[in-house]
Amino acid sequence: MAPKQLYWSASFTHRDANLFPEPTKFDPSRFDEGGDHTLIPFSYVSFGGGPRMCIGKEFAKIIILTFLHHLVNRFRWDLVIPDEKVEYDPTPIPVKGLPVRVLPHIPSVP
Ligand code: HEM
Repeated sequence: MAPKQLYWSASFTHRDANLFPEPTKFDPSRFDEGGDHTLIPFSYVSFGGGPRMCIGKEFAKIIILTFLHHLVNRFRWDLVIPDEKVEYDPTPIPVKGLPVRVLPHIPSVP
């Protein structure tokens, strides 16, 4: 008899409406600490969990936060293909590589 295999995917857990109501809605408040939303342990697992959890988690979050801060404040950016298809293998991969058009903000006149 062939051995049974169990396959688990973080991205499917993250889109489980039992864990995250309206999972595709952009709602950063769902991660607020002390609010109405209490995250169930091991439900948000982008960096894994337990003793082998990603050692670069906090470093990666600071780098991403800094990058997004500059991208949002200094540039205007548009998706080149707004309705680009995303495939899951098992992580989400935009089929065309998610090209964006980045333009500097026009400086405001004092
Ligand atoms: C967005 C960025 C990142 C994501 C999503 C990510 C995600 C992950 C995940 C899912 C694991 C496996 C955890 C587990 O098995 O439970 C892992 C392990 C690991 N990550 Fe990251 N990671 C990121 C950035 C980084 C950075 C910047 C570093 C180093 C500077 C790093 C170093 C490591 C190492 C060394 C492990 C192996 C830990 C071990 O096996 O004990 N990662 N990461």
